[in-house]
Amino acid sequence: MLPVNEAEAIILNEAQPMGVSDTEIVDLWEAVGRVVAVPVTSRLDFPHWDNSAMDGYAVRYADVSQCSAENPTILDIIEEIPAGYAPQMAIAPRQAARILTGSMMPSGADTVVMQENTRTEGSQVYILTAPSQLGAFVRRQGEYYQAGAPLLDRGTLLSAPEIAVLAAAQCVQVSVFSKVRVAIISTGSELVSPDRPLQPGQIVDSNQYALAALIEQAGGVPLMLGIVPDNPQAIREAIAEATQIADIILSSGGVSVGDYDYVDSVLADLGAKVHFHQVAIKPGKPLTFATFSQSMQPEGRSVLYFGLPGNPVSALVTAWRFVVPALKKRSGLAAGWQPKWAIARSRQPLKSDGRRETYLWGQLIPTPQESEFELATGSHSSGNLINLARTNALAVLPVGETQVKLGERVKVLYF
Ligand SMILES: Nc1nc2c(c(=O)[nH]1)N[C@H]1C(S)=C(S)[C@@H](COP(=O)(O)OP(=O)(O)OC[C@H]3O[C@@H](n4cnc5c(N)ncnc54)[C@H](O)[C@@H]3O)O[C@H]1N2
Ligand code: MOO
Ligand SMILES: [Mg+2]
Repeated sequence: MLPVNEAEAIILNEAQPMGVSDTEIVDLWEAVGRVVAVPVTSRLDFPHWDNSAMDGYAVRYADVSQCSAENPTILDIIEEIPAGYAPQMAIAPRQAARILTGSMMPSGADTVVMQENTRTEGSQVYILTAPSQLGAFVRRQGEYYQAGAPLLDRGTLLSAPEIAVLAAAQCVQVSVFSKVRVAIISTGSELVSPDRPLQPGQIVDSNQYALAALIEQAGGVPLMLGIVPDNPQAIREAIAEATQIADIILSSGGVSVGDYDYVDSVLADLGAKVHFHQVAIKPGKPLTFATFSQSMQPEGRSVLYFGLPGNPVSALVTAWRFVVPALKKRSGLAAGWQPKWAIARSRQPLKSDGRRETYLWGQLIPTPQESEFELATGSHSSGNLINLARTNALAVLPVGETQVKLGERVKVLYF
């Protein structure tokens, strides 16, 4: 059985990122969740022009640098500049313009005095406090960003803040990597889809839906290929079809040592390179990982194949631990594709047989002091899907560690 970290290294080494041939142009309002493929720059400076940070008066620093309440400077107000209005007049010595927050600075002025430090009489303003410095309360053109500089790098995930930056830069279209297509196959003659009546001996193919949901949430496109009975020819056809339409293939079931576990022999038959058959992980031991070197995959990338165990918890735990990071790395993300780890104090004692790296499901609960881990109640059998609900984290007991006492710290994979 391969140690978990070695299995992870093999998988991530094969998960080559999308390349420049896998890009598409999307409209800004459809870009959330996508990954930037070509670095974005803007032809605009930010701010676009000098503007005022305060409601007050645009003045020449030289006129007001020595003033005080006892010795105010009196300036003629020659123009009012509300937001959105382009100033028409230049400020000459002994002149000022009324200016509002965000408004364009008039030429000739170089400083803003807050209105709290002034009083007006008719068309004159009395400056009662000298500004702290030349340029006070002026947001200078290009202070935040100069046109042409890198704005968003390749591999950036587009979430709300990045979409805001693109909108402000008038980038109404953006070049992103194509989404990773993930084929999902459920093997098992005992399986039926959720909308069918259950006959004796049958169970619902819940893995198909669990994995499709996980792939969607991770930014991939799930291709739900449905149920394939435990028949080598049927499994072979399903996998062969999947290699033509997907970047990653997930099957669940049929990878253990049973008489009807055909996946491994079919993979070998289809010319896949099987990297490993078993991992020292609990649940998830019979995880199979293979690659198909496909001519139709640009830049020589291979199609990744994960033969997940059939047990619903095993399928999800191995998908959280191995498939999601590989999918995110494949998606072109420059960062943030690695598994997310935390240290939390366990609210319950945790047990393991110590033979495999053991993943116990439950909830990571942030608290003002230190995060805590709440173990899911009920059976931790890998067939028990029910107490998997509300799981957002897995406590990890490494090989050789058989217990974590109540209140002790434990390493947690969270998602
Ligand atoms: N003698 C041994 N038996 C088993 C071993 C072993 O080492 N020696 N490994 C056990 C472990 S660990 C696991 S995990 C399972 C994995 O077996 P398979 O990957 O071959 O999965 P199946 O046998 O096809 O199914 C296992 C279990 O999960 C249910 N299942 C299957 N597909 C789905 C699905 N799409 N949705 C929901 N549930 C599914 C299936 O009905 C079985 O109950 O092998 C152990 N055995
Ligand atoms: O690996 Mo299995 O998932 O322990 O039951
Ligand atoms: Mg089996």
